Amino acid sequence: MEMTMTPAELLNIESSQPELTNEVDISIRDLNFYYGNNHALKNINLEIGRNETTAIIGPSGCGKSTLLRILNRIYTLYPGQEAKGEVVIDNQNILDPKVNVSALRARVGMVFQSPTPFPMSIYDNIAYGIRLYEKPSRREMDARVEKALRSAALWDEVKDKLHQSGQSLSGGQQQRLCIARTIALEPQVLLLDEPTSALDPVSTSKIEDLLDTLRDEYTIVIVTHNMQQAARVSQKTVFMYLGEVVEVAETDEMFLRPKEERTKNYITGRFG
Ligand SMILES: Nc1ncnc2c1ncn2[C@@H]1O[C@H](COP(=O)(O)OP(=O)(O)OP(=O)(O)O)[C@@H](O)[C@H]1O
Repeated sequence: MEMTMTPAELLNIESSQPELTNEVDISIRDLNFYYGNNHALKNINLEIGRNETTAIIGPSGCGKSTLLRILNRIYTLYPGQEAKGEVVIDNQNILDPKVNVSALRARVGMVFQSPTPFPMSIYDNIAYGIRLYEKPSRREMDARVEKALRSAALWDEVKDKLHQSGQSLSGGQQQRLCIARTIALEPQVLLLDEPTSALDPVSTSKIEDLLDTLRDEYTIVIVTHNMQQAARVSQKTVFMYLGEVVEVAETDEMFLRPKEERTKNYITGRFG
């Protein structure tokens, strides 16, 4: 059947995106990544804007998660994985082996696909990470825990049970706890790898609303399989295919007028 609707119509998107700041927070230059002999990312050049949400989309296996995992160097936990090129944050190439990885991970926080609260209380899920970097007084810690839970839109639901296990919460609450745990370290960048794929629609919409409020304070990069979600939460979209960045555009533009044939085919559902 011939496709007559535009991609934006198919995805039910309206042109209502806010203005972008155009300030660059992360510059990725000539980045290549290898899993042993597997050349998974090829010559990536990309600028990620400050205080905006960038969505990374593309078919399974195109390298979305790989790209995200480079931004806080989590790949260095695994032998045989190697990145070449530059990822510059605040004039520093974070791929430089001299960079303190632990400090980098506080600055560039990550939330994973499945909620992974620590096997400890709701309070300690937040306090644990803070204690790794700082030694606040009890009162200061209480305030930090409350602030993080409020920012993650979870405080009202947990304020009377802070000492219950984090694992006793619902999946959606657990994922907001993981977001709270990450932002409690006051990062500059928040990375999210398909953060709602294990959640029901109500929890998903709470997380999407939350991302909208967090954008004022953080630079957010989200990997998602869900194009409606990319359209709802991001201001810029990156389309990847077979380890390459095919197209980068303001999200409206990407869905209204994709320039590349491969992007158009993907967002209209012809492959993926
Ligand atoms: N640990 C690994 N060892 C070897 N190859 C890997 C490893 N992890 C990923 N790859 C390969 O690297 C490429 C990119 O994978 P990646 O997980 O980044 O893709 P993705 O776009 O996030 O996929 P998905 O949407 O399915 O999660 C794929 O070809 C994949 O097979």
